[in-house]
Amino acid sequence: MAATAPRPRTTVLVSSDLSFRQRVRETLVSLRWQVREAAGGAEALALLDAEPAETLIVDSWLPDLEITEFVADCQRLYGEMDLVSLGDAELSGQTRSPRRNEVLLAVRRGQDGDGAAWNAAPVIETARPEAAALRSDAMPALRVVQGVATPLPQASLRLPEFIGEDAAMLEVSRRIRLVAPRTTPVLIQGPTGTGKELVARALHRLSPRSSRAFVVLNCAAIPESLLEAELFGHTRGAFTGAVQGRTGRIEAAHGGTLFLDEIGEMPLPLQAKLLRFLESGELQRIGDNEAVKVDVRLVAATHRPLARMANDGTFRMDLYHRLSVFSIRTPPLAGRVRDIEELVGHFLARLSERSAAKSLSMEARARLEAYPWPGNVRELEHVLERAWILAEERPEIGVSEIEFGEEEPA
Ligand SMILES: Nc1ncnc2c1ncn2[C@@H]1O[C@H](COP(=O)(O)OP(=O)(O)OP(=O)(O)O)[C@@H](O)[C@H]1O
Repeated sequence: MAATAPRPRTTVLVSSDLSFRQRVRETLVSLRWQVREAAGGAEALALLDAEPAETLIVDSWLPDLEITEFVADCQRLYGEMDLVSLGDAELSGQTRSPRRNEVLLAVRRGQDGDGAAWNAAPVIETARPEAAALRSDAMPALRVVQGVATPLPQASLRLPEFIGEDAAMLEVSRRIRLVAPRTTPVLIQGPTGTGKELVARALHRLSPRSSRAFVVLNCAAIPESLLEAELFGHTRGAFTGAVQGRTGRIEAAHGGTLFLDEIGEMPLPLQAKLLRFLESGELQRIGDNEAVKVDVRLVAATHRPLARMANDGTFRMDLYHRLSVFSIRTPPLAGRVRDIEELVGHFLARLSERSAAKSLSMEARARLEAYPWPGNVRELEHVLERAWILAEERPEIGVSEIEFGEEEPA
């Protein structure tokens, strides 16, 4: 009777060091492992989200996430997964199993120098993987890892720059983590001051493009007549006043991320040109016949109802579809009472970095919680800064120091 081949072991290998990954992978693949690789924590989370793995091998630092936060997230979300961390000196003394032995062997072979924690422990060269698989049941201290771990609620995936436990806010972090490693365009929608730019920056920070440029263009801040030149660049003499040639923002973002804020304000003719660029990946500077290939990841934001505008014909429907392949909505602050509390703590802590700490009186807190916050988080930040100044040297901010921007003095 023919023996059934053992199921290959699966791992996600996380390290920003490409050659280290290649060496580790080589050994593991020779031991019949299935290896998926990630250059950073966000990419690893996206891989695990798509398909969990039995083992996670993670380097001692990550280019995008705090290692302790990443490890804690993984432990909470994928409790069954065996986590092997290169930064954990304790590991050398941990329980061995055929599977761990194979990982240790691969990691040792992957390291060019010595001196890593791994070398402190003897690595037993494993027998054929089939034999190891047969023996794995007999390892008492090893959690038997079969089947797929059930992910816990995504709450633990909150990104560090986003304050707030509201479900809509947690969904923002979850979506950022999922889409950041890809090149998919992202449309961020939400009222003013809700953190749309913060989202765009987080998408860039967690992407493989994080070491390249993050270029911002606010479409509402530049006169219509100059917007095209700003975006696409121009040659010398391309139009009156163009005394010098200039690279546009799209080209400036080559290899990185282009953030088009207030995209809803972009004039229709320019929308057509942007769409052409998105479809071809090529642009022409104004006054130039030559096409230039540019690789950018586009992130756009708006506080306007873009879908409705596309239906009304005030925004191009085809561009809307192109931009909104993946969309993220930042929620208004009104109604997120618990988030207000946490945000207040966050901003007061930040203000106290420059002077003695202050707290808020109960009445002042109640006033903040009852306010509708039309300017959202940005407005809260400003109200607290104003109150901080008005409180002078007093350690407690009182209700009389809480002034909302719109209020006229009585
Ligand atoms: N969830 C949050 N946690 C912490 N800070 C936040 C959060 N949301 C927004 N902020 C802060 O509020 C301020 C405004 O955020 P941001 O500029 O990203 O908003 P926006 O939606 O892009 O605004 P606008 O539409 O007016 O351009 C920034 O200082 C940002 O750091």
